[in-house]
Amino acid sequence: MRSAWSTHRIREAEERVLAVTPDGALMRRAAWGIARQALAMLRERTGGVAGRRVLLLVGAGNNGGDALWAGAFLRKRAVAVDALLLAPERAHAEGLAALRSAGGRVVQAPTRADLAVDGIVGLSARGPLRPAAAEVVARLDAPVLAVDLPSGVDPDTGAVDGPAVTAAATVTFGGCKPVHFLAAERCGALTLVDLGLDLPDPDFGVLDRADVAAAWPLPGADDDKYTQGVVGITAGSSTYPGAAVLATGSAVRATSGMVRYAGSAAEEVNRRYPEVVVTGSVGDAGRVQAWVAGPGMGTGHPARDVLRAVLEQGVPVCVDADGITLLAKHPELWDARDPGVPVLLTPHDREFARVAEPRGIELGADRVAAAKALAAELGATVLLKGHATVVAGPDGRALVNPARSHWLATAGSGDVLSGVVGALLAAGLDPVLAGGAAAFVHVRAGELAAAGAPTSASKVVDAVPDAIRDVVG
Ligand SMILES: NC(=O)C1=CN([C@@H]2O[C@H](COP(=O)(O)OP(=O)(O)OC[C@H]3O[C@@H](n4cnc5c(N)ncnc54)[C@H](OP(=O)(O)O)[C@@H]3O)[C@@H](O)[C@H]2O)[C@@H](O)CC1
Ligand SMILES: [K+]
Repeated sequence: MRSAWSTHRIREAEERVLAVTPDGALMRRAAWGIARQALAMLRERTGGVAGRRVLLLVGAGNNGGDALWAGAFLRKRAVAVDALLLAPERAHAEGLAALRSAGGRVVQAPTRADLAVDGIVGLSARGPLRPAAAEVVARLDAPVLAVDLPSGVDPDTGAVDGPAVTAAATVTFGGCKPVHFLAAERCGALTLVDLGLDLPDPDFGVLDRADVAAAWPLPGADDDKYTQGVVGITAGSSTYPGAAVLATGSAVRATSGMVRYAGSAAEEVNRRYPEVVVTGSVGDAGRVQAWVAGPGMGTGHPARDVLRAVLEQGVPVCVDADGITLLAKHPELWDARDPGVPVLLTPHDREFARVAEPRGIELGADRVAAAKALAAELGATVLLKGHATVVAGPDGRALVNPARSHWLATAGSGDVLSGVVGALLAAGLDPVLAGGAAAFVHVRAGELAAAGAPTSASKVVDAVPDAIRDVVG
């Protein structure tokens, strides 16, 4: 698992190391990491390094200092290095001296380059690129290697509010920052240079394939259809059976245990998935180890009563879509649950706001903080859908699943996710892990279903087994 720390935590840890390290040593270590990456990119893109041209974009602080030192190292490999100083009077003095004495040039306008190094701003970034930097970046035609993070993107939230760098690669130092996962597409390939920092618990973790594989429940020799966890789905309606078919189908594809469906779309669900045990109501459904409630179930009183019946059963529940709207409209529904049993909400932004705003929690640029605050307030796990999915538990733990493509922005995609979450909750996974692993497999299923062209939620359902095979295989 990779981890991310907000900038103030990284700074505190850096200061402890700086206090016991010779002056400039950390910066030179950071800069050497950038120079190595720059050499690799030059080699890969141009077939060599000597005589290739690198343009440094140098801002007012230590981020620019890193770039200047990296330029000095590149000069030793016979790379031609030009530095464009965006705040000449505040450029890092030692870095500039090192670059000059290594034969680098200071230029007044961007020059032709095989690679640009973005040392405009790093940990101290606030807001988008300022006009002078924005103009230079807009005119670049070389690929960009970002120092620490792409300038113009908020380091702690990944928010982009105007002009910003999109990097082909980023080299960061000490520990990853939230931007690297919340705006992964702006960062390109990420490399971490170790600075020996002693870091506290991270702000959030990022599951990798091996983590999801280790967590994914696989049937063992002693398992039968019941022991793997039975998933119950209550979703859809006779008028809108689609959500029921998608959520149930996705649970069927995500587990080899049993799936039950309770609701008025029973006939359609059974026609599409004969292996599902269907019934008209939650009360008649028989025992399950987790419920998924909400997609397409409506927001009227009958649906409210169904949701209450589900929450009263004392098993983990994934509440999605209309179920979330019902919880916002009828906060007393929370009283129906046993507080010791996990509830996992899977809102998109508007659903999140419906539940959070009456409780004084705003969904601003800091999506991780908002999800954590709502999870703590509700005593529930919150999976906030979005470009990067955030899963926050009531105990302060959080996971982020960065998006790798946009194909999942399709109708019914959320119903598919809730079915996978239900399968994992029924297998007994911790809800934060269940949310994170489901989001990971959902993204993979979306990629496989799309294969580079628009797809549909039904295809994503069908791709769930391939996604699981790809992850656990
Ligand atoms: N600490 C360490 O040990 C190590 C640190 N290291 C490196 O130091 C970096 C942090 O350096 P830092 O703190 O000097 O600030 P940095 O990010 O360069 O910003 C400089 C100034 O830019 C300005 N500015 C703000 N927003 C802006 C915008 N949108 N567009 C344009 N300009 C903007 C703002 O000044 P203002 O103009 O507002 O007065 C700000 O003060 C870190 O990311 C890493 O690369 C590594 O060497 C490892 C060891
Ligand atoms: K930067």
